Order: sequence, then C-alpha cells, then structure tokens
Amino acid sequence: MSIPFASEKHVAIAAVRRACALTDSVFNKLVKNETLTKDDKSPVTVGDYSAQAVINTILSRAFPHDPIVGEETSSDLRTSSASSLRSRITELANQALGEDLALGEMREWGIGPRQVQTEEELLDAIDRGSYGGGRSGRMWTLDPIDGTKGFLRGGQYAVCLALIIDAQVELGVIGCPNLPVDPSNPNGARGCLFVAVRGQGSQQLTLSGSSPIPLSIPAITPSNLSFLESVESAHSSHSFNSRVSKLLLVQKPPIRMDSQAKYCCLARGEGGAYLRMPTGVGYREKIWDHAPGSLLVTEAGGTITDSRGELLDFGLGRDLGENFGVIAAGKDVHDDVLAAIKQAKLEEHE
Ligand SMILES: Nc1ncnc2c1ncn2[C@@H]1O[C@H](COP(=O)(O)O)[C@@H](OP(=O)(O)O)[C@H]1O
Ligand SMILES: [Mg+2]
Ligand SMILES: [Mg+2]
Ligand SMILES: [Mg+2]
Repeated sequence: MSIPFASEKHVAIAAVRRACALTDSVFNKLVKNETLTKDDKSPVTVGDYSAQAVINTILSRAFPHDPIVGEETSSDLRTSSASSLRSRITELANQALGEDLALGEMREWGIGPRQVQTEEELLDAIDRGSYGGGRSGRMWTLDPIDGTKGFLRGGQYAVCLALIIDAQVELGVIGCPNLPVDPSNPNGARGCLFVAVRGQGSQQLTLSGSSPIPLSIPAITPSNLSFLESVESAHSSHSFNSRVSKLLLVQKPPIRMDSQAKYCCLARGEGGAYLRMPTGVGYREKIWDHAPGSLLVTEAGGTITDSRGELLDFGLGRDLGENFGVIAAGKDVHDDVLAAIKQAKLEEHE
C-alpha cells in the first residue's frame, strides 16, 4: 500500500523549495518601488506575488482539480501603473520555475528548463488562490510570504503551504530561508524546511536538501518557558503575554519572531509555548497563517487551541472565525498556560 499523501508531499516540498529560492534571491535586490501597501495597510512585495504565482502554477499542474485559498490577488498588479512590477514578477517566477529538476521533481508540474509562463498566465496563477474555503472537500491554503514585515526587515519569514480535507489539515510544509538550521548555533547555516503529515509526524530538513530529522516537543515546567510571540505588537498582545508569564513565574524573556517560524521553533523544542492573543476587536485570523504550523505542532506532540481551549476550525472559509487567540504549547504545559490566561483575563476585568 502506498503511503498516504506521498505525492502531495513531494509536490508541496518542490513548490515551497522553489518559492524559497525565489524569495531569498529577491531579498538582497529588493528596491523601494517593488513593495505595495494593500487596502488593510499591510505590505506586499514582488516576492509575495511571484512566490504565489510559482506555487499555484505547480499545484494546478500537479492537482488540476484542487482549489487554493491563497493570501494574494493580482488586482493591484493589473493597473497600468504596475507594468514594471508585472515584468519583475514574470522574470522572477520564470527563473524559479525554470531551475533544473531536482531529485523527485517532474516536468509535468510545469517546472524545469525552458518552461516559460507568460505574464498573463502568471497573473491568472496568482488568482487561482481566490477560493473561499469551507467545511467540505479538498483544498490547499497558501501564504507565499508569511511575515512580510519580517521579510522586509531581514528577519524571519516563512513560505507556508497546507493541504486541508474536510476542514482537517492533512499536510503542512513550511520553508524558512532565514532560520538557523541548528538552534544551538544561531550564527551557523540558515535555511530550514519543515514537513508534517497527519499521523506521520513532523520533520525538519534543510532547504538545500539534507535528510529529515523527526521533531518532538520536549517536556518543560511552566517556569522554564520562554514565550514565542510576534515581533509586531499590533498582531498579538505583548502586554497580555507578559501578565501570563508573571502568573506562571516564567523567568526567561519572550522570543520575538515574525511568521509561522514560531510554530517551527516550538515543534523543534524552542520556547515551549506560542501565544497569540488578539490586540483589539475585529481582526480575524486567516487559515493560511495557521494551517501548516498547527499540524507541525500537533504532529510533534504538542497541543493547539484558542484561548478557551477550543480547537481551531479550518472549515469556516478563509478566516478562522471570531478571534479568541491562538495558543500552541507542549502537551504537558498547555493546560497550565490556558489556566494562567483565564486568570489574567479575570484580573483584566477586575
Ligand atoms: N491585527 C492583526 N492581528 C493578528 N494578525 C494579524 C493582524 N494584522 C495582520 N496579521 C497577520 O499577521 C501575520 C504575520 O504574523 P506574525 O506577527 O506572527 O509575523 C500576517 O501575515 P503576512 O505577513 O503573511 O501578511 C497577517 O496575516
Ligand atoms: Mg500579508
Ligand atoms: Mg501570513
Ligand atoms: Mg503573507
């Protein structure tokens, strides 16, 4: 019998690897007019657009019937003033798609030398990510650059892809071009790839292609935690986390990092808990910001819920629904963290 999701895993790894090579090459050459501001005031770069074009091109060749819930759309690129952005995206995407085939990759996926997509085909590929999501069926969710602000700062960012079937995450692949391969050697080699398949565990590889290392979250006592949290205080409440850490007698300072690299670090034993509490009312978390990371954590033996202890629901559409935060931690400390959050919320209302 074949291993479940083996071909999806191969395709997803190839797509994320190629997109990471692209974003990595973009960073050093990014110029000011290659970044736009979206309607919600968040930044998007030629890197985000071309990475989504590359991954969607590969997915639609390999699995033509699978819909994709992707973060970006091409509408801002179709205006007359965006012609140089369009050319740059076309150049970058074709470069990434046209790289030589690596072991296990297939020309049928639209990759390899002399595979050329037109500008129009690439814009259409970006828009194949416009699916609305939902409770039933098979779909991919893609964040071509998660942590765009981190990417622009030269910090952490992640290329994130997940396969969801009937609202359950079955496969998650996350590429982190700037993440040190060995956490005990922060100045050593960078470029990690994380892969999780439901029921098959979580693994770390390198983007350059090393053999997989299985991941598991080690046991930790609450006072030894060091909370993983966003760099951006507008994305999750730093002050709430600091109150929770006081209640748990946490000694170590938080580890601030952009993107789902936080889930990756948690899965390989760093920090012990990731807290993402809402900063105000109204913002709804997006499924592409959590789908692959959540599977990586649970397959490494951890637990992920909202701050009330409810499981995240990936079947509500493009968003996760009303925002009660996201709490990921090792199994043994997750309850303690939830109890401290409950206490901190009570104190907040006193
Ligand atoms: N007010 C808000 N609250 C929570 N998350 C937000 C937010 N505004 C934007 N985000 C999300 O935060 C993500 C980055 O997370 P982090 O802070 O962990 O690096 C962004 O992903 P993108 O960078 O892909 O747009 C974006 O989707
Ligand atoms: Mg964004
Ligand atoms: Mg994101
Ligand atoms: Mg993004």
